[in-house]
Amino acid sequence: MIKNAVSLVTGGASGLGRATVERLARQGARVVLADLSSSKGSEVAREIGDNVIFVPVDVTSEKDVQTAVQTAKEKFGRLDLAVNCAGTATAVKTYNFNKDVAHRLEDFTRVITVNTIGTFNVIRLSAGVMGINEPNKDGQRGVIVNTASVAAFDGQIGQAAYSASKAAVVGMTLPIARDLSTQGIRVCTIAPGLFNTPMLQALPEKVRTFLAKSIPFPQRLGEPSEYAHLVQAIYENPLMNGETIRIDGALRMQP
Ligand SMILES: NC(=O)C1=CN([C@@H]2O[C@H](COP(=O)(O)OP(=O)(O)OC[C@H]3O[C@@H](n4cnc5c(N)ncnc54)[C@H](O)[C@@H]3O)[C@@H](O)[C@H]2O)C=CC1
Ligand SMILES: C[C@]12CC(=O)[C@H]3[C@@H](CCC4=CC(=O)CC[C@@]43C)[C@@H]1CC[C@@H]2C(=O)C=O
Repeated sequence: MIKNAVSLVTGGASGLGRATVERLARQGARVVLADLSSSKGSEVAREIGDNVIFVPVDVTSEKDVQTAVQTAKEKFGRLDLAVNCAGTATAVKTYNFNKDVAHRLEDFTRVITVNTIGTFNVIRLSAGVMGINEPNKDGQRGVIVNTASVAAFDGQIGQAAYSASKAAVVGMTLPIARDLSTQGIRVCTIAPGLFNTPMLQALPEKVRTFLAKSIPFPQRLGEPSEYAHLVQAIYENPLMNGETIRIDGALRMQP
């Protein structure tokens, strides 16, 4: 059960990550909120309560992520759950024929570095700390939840980098679950559809309404709390492993 579980949530200062930190803390879990030093992580942690500690982390940095997992161990004694929410996006066509310019390689690399390599960095270092936990009756020592996107499956125009970064997260879910199975660590990925977070709030209201109408049911943007609910369900269901779960109201993104 989630009560007393020690968790690490990356991207915890905003959107889906923040809602996850709030839910976990409300349910009695202890949380290391990891986000960029430029984020509102410190205020968010203070607002949520004493069982949340902010650690400034860039998920692409080995040193930062080591510090975050060690903080969980030193302050709370262990690490039971790691949730990867940190992510970034870009919207650029592979080649802009009007301007005669190609997608910048730096932009493609940045999205892959944060979304794919950052996620893997958190997984591998969290696994090391979870692996020394005393196993429960089922032999379980920890749970890792990643965040992909429905763009991993139905990538739209301009999403080559973003879709590739998220498809890689989907692709590594099963092999990592297999790698970590010997230590009793489960790994699942959530593929959200369209959620009402700052990432989407950047879009004009008209576009958001149009996007919401494209969702079969319920015809609205997802609430971050609904994502957080699924994180808890994955943590509490011992058979959930190696799987990517779409949470999207049956949305299939158009080109
Ligand atoms: N909002 C949506 O509709 C969807 C979001 N997603 C994914 O869900 C995840 C969370 O997205 P939102 O909450 O909407 O975005 P958001 O922009 O509200 O939050 C993302 C958080 O990640 C942090 N972050 C970015 N780069 C980081 C880095 N290098 N190291 C540490 N933290 C970093 C940001 O500071 C921010 O607090 C992302 O991976 C996103 O791609 C997937 C599908 C849909
Ligand atoms: C996150 C997602 C895909 C995107 O890349 C865009 C985002 C809405 C706001 C955006 C505006 C931009 O100019 C850059 C792209 C993006 C960040 C989209 C909301 C949901 C999309 C997603 O992941 C769906 O699964």
